[in-house]
Amino acid sequence: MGATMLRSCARLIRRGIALPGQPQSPRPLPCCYTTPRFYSPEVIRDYAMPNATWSKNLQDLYNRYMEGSQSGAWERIPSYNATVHHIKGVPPSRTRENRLFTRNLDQDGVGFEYSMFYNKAERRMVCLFQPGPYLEGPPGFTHGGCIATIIDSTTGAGAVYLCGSVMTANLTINYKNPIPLGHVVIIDSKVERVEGRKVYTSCQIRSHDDAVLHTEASALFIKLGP
Ligand SMILES: CCCCCCCCCC(=O)SCCNC(=O)CCNC(=O)[C@H](O)C(C)(C)COP(=O)(O)OP(=O)(O)OC[C@H]1O[C@@H](n2cnc3c(N)ncnc32)[C@H](O)[C@@H]1OP(=O)(O)O
Repeated sequence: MGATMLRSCARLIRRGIALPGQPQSPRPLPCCYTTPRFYSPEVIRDYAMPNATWSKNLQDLYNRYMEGSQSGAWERIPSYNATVHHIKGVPPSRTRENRLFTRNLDQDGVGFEYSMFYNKAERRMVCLFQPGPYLEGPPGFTHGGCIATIIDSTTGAGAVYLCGSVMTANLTINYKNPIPLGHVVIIDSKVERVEGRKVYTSCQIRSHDDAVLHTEASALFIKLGP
C-alpha cells in the first residue's frame, strides 16, 4: 500500500469510516462521505459493528454471540448500506444512489441499530435490535411497520443464507406487546421447511432478558431463478 493510500486510510478512520476488520468509530458518517464515488472495495463501513449509541444490553448480547462465533456455532453477518453488500461472496461495492432501507441514515442510533448472527446447523438467523427514536409509532414505542421491516430482513436473511436469492411472498405478524424505543430485543427466526421454491420461516421477538414476548411472525419466501 503506497503512502498516499495510507494517508487516505488514516483520514477515513479519523472521520469515522472503518476499514475492513477494524472496529467501527462511533462518529456519525457525514453525508458527503456516503456518495457512491467514495465507496470502494477497500474502504467500506460495516454497520453491524458496535458504535457509541449501543446500550449495554445490546453490547452484552453482541459479545455473547461473538463468543458463540468463536466456537463456530454462530456467524456474524456484516451489514452495509446497499443491498448488494449483503450478498455473501460479492465484494462490497456501491455504484448507485440506492440505499438499503434499514441503513439509510447518516446518524448512528436514531434508526435501525442491529446486528445479525447466523447458525447454519439450526437454520436460525438472530437479530439483536435496538430501535432508535426516529422509528416511533405510538408515543415512545416502535412503529409496527418498522417491526415488520426488521422481521422481513431477519427472516429474509435466514432464507438467503440457506437458499440463495429469495423474495418475500407473504408476511404474517401478531403484535403482542409494544416495543419501547431504545429497548433491546432479540429477533429469533428459523427456516422451518423448504418445499420446492417455497421457503417457510418462523420468527419471535423477545426482550433482551427473555421476559417479554413482543411479536410472533411467519414469512414465506420464494426462491428466485439464477
Ligand atoms: C442477507 C440478505 C438479506 C436480504 C433480506 C431481504 C428481505 C427483504 C425481502 C423483501 O422485502 S422482497 C420485497 C417484497 N416482496 C415482493 O415485492 C415480492 C412480489 N412478488 C413477486 O415478485 C412474486 O409474486 C414472487 C417472486 C414472490 C413469486 O412469483 P413467481 O412467478 O416467481 O412464482 P409463482 O407465482 O410461480 O409461485 C411459485 C410458488 O410459490 C407459491 N406462491 C407464490 N406467492 C405466494 C403467496 N403469496 N402465498 C403462498 N404461496 C405463494 C405459488 O403458489 C407457487 O407454488 P407451487 O410451486 O406449489 O405451484
